[in-house]
Amino acid sequence: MVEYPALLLGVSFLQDAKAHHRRRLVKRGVEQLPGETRRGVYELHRKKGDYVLDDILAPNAVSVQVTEEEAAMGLFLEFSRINHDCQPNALYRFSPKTLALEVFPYRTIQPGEEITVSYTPISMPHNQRREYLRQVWGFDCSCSLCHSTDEAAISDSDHRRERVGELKQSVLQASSQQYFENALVMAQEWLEVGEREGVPPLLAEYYDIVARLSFDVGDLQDARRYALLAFDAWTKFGSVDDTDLEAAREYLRELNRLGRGVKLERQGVANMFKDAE
Ligand SMILES: C[S@@+](CC[C@H](N)C(=O)[O-])C[C@H]1O[C@@H](n2cnc3c(N)ncnc32)[C@H](O)[C@@H]1O
Repeated sequence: MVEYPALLLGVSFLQDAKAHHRRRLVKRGVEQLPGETRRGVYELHRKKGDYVLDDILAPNAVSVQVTEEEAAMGLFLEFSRINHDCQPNALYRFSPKTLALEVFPYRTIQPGEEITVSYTPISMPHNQRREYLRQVWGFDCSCSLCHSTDEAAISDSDHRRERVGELKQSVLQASSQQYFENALVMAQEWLEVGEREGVPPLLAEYYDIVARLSFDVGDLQDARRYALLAFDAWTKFGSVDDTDLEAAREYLRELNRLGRGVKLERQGVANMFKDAE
């Protein structure tokens, strides 16, 4: 699912503007939307407070990073219908290039099954997550994990998520700290633990990382295999932002150029480039 924001409000504007000024400008913005979009915004009104648009934005606007420095709150009409679940079946990502919000399934979602996402970072532990949902989103989570009386299941889930967070962090740091061999082992564990918890990494991203790590340890064959998997996976997403797809295509091309006429077994990255020249 791909959609564009009905409204995108800079966080600095929301924080800095005086309340009456902010409300006036937001209202004026909404009044200028095309009729169908404007009606869609007002249809999100549930809780009756003093300010209709505040009531609409508070439980529905989602935080997105527009540039490295600029965060914004985006109101996406379809996305606003999606509930939170601590064991979600989908994840979302925002493209600062196209301003699209894309929802991807973690696994096959059956017809009639509700699509859910996590409103919290996935590695956040259970108690912290509940507190965050209360404080930031203003609701008590009613998902099945939160209703579970099985303490062991909740604690196992917390451990897996903590491990997923650690592994992801370590794997992403591997390139700068040069522990590629270990990172490949950790990447495999990241995938396994993530799958067991039902929150595997986005496969296109994962394949891309493993391709680059394989290259770094001098395994050109695996680098190409995973780069191809990454390229296929980005193609299947039908992403409206072609940045990742183009990067994957270019990386594959680079590996193919390197592969031609260069006999490589397992050797260091520096050697690989020297031999290829
Ligand atoms: C973005 S809206 C989701 C769609 C909304 N349920 C609707 O009917 O339009 C967010 C609001 O949905 C409710 N909600 C979402 N996930 C929930 C959950 N796991 N437990 C309880 N309420 C939830 C909360 O009231 C929250 O403020």
